[in-house]
Amino acid sequence: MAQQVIGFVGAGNMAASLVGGMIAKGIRPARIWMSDVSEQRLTDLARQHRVHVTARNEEIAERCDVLVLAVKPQLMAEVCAGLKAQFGDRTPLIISIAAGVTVDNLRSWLGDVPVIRTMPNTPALVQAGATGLYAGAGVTEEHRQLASQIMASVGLTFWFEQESELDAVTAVSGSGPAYFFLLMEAMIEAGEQLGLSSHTARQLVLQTAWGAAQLAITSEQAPAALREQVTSPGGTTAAALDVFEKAGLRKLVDDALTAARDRARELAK
Ligand SMILES: NC(=O)c1ccc[n+]([C@@H]2O[C@H](COP(=O)([O-])OP(=O)(O)OC[C@H]3O[C@@H](n4cnc5c(N)ncnc54)[C@H](O)[C@@H]3O)[C@@H](O)[C@H]2O)c1
Ligand code: PRO
Repeated sequence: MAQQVIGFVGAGNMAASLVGGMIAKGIRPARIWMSDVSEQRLTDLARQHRVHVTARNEEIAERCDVLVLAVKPQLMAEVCAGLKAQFGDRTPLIISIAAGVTVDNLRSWLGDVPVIRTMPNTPALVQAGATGLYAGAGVTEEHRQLASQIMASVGLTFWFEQESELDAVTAVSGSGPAYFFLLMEAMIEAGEQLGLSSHTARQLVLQTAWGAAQLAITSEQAPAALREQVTSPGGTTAAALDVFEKAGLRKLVDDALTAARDRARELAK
């Protein structure tokens, strides 16, 4: 990757996941700046990652070639107004990670700058992220490559031609880790109810989740076929899956992802 200076505006959970993953992948901390309103957060991140930190977003706008906007969607308009004032003649590349904030929104607040809208997820911290990207007006091939390199340093990248597709990406992979964590929580609690120690239940559940994901990723077979291989007719897995199916798990998952997609659309308004 070229030696551009990369600044994160908002140093919360997602920004920290991206930065942790980027540094683990070999990007020098000296090339990374982070700003936040929380001094404590900045102190912790500077100590942990040796990145530059500042409580002034304007400093990020002044110093950085690439600005990764990582504040909550509801704060984005106000934060962008403060950044725009510092650009002068410069047109830094803007990479937004905010759910539901459109390229048009961002360009109306920031002016005529190249904007790439993305949707990463928190497994970026362990270089196992998945990021959807969409290039807005004014984005060059070089900008695309730069955004790809940043996001590919923390996992898989997928470019989309339609911006609306990012709302579906948000519902599937942006929010997705939380769905799997919820299932892990529920399985650990159920294991404890069945008499396992909390430590053992946790270890068994996490190893099983990791193993199932590894198997599904490396196998040429579809998840449905892999599920069938676990399920002996009339056996224990069939007994459990029958409970899930009768309770309408598939419809529940469909409804949940639709609610996430709809919320992403609402945030854009
Ligand atoms: N957490 C995820 O899994 C995830 C995944 C994909 C995208 N996102 C997007 O990332 C963005 C951040 O989400 P998060 O989960 O990291 O939230 P977060 O609350 O952990 O982080 C937001 C950070 O912004 C800081 N902040 C608040 N006001 C600020 C200001 N005026 N200037 C600078 N910093 C300010 C907060 O102190 C906080 O540290 C959101 O737009 C969200 O849609 C999050
Ligand atoms: N976290 C953000 C949210 O919950 C966006 C995807 C994951 O809104």
